[in-house]
Amino acid sequence: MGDDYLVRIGRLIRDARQHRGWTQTHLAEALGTSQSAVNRIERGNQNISLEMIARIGEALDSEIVSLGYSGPMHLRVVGGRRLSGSIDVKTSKNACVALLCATLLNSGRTTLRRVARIEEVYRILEVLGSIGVRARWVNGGGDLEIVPPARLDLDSMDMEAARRTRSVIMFLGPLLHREERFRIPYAGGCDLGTRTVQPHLTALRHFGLEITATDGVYHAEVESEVRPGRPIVLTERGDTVTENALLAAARHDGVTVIRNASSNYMVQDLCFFLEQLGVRVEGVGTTTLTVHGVPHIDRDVDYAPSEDPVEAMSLLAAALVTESELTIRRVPVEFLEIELAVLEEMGLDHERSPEYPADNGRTRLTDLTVYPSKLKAPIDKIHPMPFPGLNIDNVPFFAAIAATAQGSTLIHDWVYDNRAIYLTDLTRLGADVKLLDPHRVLVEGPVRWRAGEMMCPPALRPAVVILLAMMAADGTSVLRNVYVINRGYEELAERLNSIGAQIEIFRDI
Ligand SMILES: CC(=O)N[C@H]1[C@@H](OP(=O)(O)OP(=O)(O)OC[C@H]2O[C@@H](n3ccc(=O)[nH]c3=O)[C@H](O)[C@@H]2O)O[C@H](CO)[C@@H](O)[C@@H]1O
Ligand SMILES: C=C(OP(=O)(O)O)C(=O)O
Repeated sequence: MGDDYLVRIGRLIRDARQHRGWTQTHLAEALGTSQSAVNRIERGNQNISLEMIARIGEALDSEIVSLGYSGPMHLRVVGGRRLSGSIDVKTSKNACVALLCATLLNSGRTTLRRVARIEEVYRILEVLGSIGVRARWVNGGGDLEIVPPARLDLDSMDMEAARRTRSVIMFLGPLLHREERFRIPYAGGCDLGTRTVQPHLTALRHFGLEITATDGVYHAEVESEVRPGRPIVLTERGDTVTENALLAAARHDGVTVIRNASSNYMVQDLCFFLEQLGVRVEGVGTTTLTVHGVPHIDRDVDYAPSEDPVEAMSLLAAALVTESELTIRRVPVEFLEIELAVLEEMGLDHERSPEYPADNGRTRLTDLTVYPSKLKAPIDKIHPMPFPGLNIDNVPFFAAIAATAQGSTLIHDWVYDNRAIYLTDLTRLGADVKLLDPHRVLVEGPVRWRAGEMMCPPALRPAVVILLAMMAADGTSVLRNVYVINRGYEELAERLNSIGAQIEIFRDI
């Protein structure tokens, strides 16, 4: 069977590639490999892993080759192992998706450096590809090059991919400058209860955008004479609504003032990127942004989004719950300062290197070494606030950390309707987590973790929290259907294994 099997797979790959009208070089670039490697694979002269077949299937969008990848992915975790060594933080999901949407502002070529290879990015790339935007991975697969077409083909939009992310809502801001009439599906994302889009619609109405929603689709119409006559006051200090207002303001021929703006990390990355496009933004890092728009943007630009504070928090939590000494490199510390201050009060023992700039030249990074720490519960409740508060996406990690601490910790997740509820899944791994109401849980520590088998909760951060608890629990645990984790973390299992975890990936075929 051996060689024959490779030849048959090679033919399937060649057929799928030709069906897409791609050259071997084109496929090689998408995979971050060489043309000669693709040639060997297609001739059956190269041993090929299941993972590679899956990547080829994904790149070629081919059902036949993606067989074996289409089933859900699960994790088998052998817990109770200490982590050690060091690990780098990747770029953030939330900045990367905003920047991908922002490329729609530019007629020129955009190169984004070290874009996180995560499902959320793949979904937005699928949507962009379906409307005619050319995107390809370059420089060994680390960077993304994006070139929009002269005219977008919005009728061909991949609605299924679009529906799986909330980020597609950020198409509204750029598109209102390109089209008078268009439609996008209702925004998806994590299942965290109702997430309003009303603040987006209220903000974008200042630019003439009117939306009617029917049958799961937003129908947008733009009255191009309508222009913001006065400052836009956001009704919520949300991240994506601020980004949408910025994206709309970027190509408005004039000055737009946005008040009650989020100053969070992804918004800052977007502002730095807009500056590269020639759009001046005053007030970055504050809640009032003044945008000097440019009606036509046609520049070849190169931008390096910054590291993900939420991934940094995830790795910090991994070290704490497994009682490990671990160095987390490239931590965007200005977006983790409150978390660190709270953890220090709880007894966190850590060291920070001198700060250095991220590749965007603006964000401050540090290398953080975490030592096994004897933690006690905080005196006050843990609760999020818009930046510069404790990051909303970091709250769930405090549940796992609080479980290892002596005493009771109240966690008040006022933001999301469903998220605190998912934290009670930790009880199945031995933690004492009581749901006081849909927004508040009481965690009693210290825990004695035990292994378990469960489905991933349908929310990114609670899902990772469960994974971390499994890594701390002696014995073998199974976490099923981890798409939601892959939405926001690049090769998390492999990277955790590189610092001492034992996590095996397996799939249903
Ligand atoms: C792609 C992206 O960047 N996603 C992030 C972004 O989503 P995004 O900006 O889309 O978040 P939402 O607009 O859904 O806001 C989250 C929740 O907070 C509530 N809210 C928000 C601000 C406010 O001043 N008052 C208020 O009540 C909203 O009603 C909603 O229930 O921000 C969220 C909150 O930081 C993060 O969890 C997401 O990871
Ligand atoms: C809630 C999150 O993301 P999204 O806005 O993509 O659903 C998250 O990153 O935790």
